[in-house]
Amino acid sequence: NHSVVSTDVPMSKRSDYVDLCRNIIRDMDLYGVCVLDNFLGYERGMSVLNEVMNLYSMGVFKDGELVRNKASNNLKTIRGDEIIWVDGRENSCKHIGQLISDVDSVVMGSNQMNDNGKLGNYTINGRTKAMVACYPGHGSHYVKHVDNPNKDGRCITAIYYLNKDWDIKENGGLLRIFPEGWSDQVADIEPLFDRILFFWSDRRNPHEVQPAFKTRYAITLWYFDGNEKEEAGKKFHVASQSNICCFENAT
Ligand SMILES: O=C(O)CCC(=O)Nc1cc2ccccc2cn1
Ligand SMILES: [Mn+2]
Repeated sequence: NHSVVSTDVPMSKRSDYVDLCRNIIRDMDLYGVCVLDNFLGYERGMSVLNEVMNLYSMGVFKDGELVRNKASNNLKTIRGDEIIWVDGRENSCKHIGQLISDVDSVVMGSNQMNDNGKLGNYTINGRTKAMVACYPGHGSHYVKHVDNPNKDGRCITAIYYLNKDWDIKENGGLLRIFPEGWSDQVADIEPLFDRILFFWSDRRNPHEVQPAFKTRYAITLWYFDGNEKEEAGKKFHVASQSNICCFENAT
């Protein structure tokens, strides 16, 4: 039941733009997690999926890093994902680029729109490039982790899912978030086509990807809080500056 979304209207001009932003603000303030379905609409979602599948078929994805498993002291994959960083201006990534600017619109819109002018009291002034990820589907998973455990500046994780006809029982690949403070509650998010998910990147949201048995695609953006990022810059060199973009006229 895809909402009919006219494809050529820029996000910030869409009639439901304000509602989307209010939706994000409310859910992020209440739960620290927000899920929106039918984010781009069917056609544009399919255009993004086709670009991702073309990239994958070109074999340009790299394995997520391997980490030594202390317990059994052997090299164990804790991440089954294969990734590629995309800034959206590449020739073969036009639609991914459009997705990125639409996510920027709702994140920046929500950051300005809140009554006290901030989303979660952050001043978002930049983001990473888009990390396009594929779980090849032979039980590949991602162990429970926190995206930003040590204040590196990232405040919001935005994940856009591209998986059509996904049957969670057959295909697995569930994203399970363990929101801090909700002792026995978990947030189970299916990686469904044209679904976008936002959550606070810090210790409030440990999460895992359960083993996937079908190819599972997702595009992730991390948004920076200007103050935390500046503090981090003083403490330690942020790993790879190459995948970081700053908004030109950041307020
Ligand atoms: O695909 C999903 O549902 C989420 C997967 C996920 O958590 N990916 C992920 C990927 C990461 C890559 C580099 C550094 C930190 C990272 C943290 N999380
Ligand atoms: Mn993560």
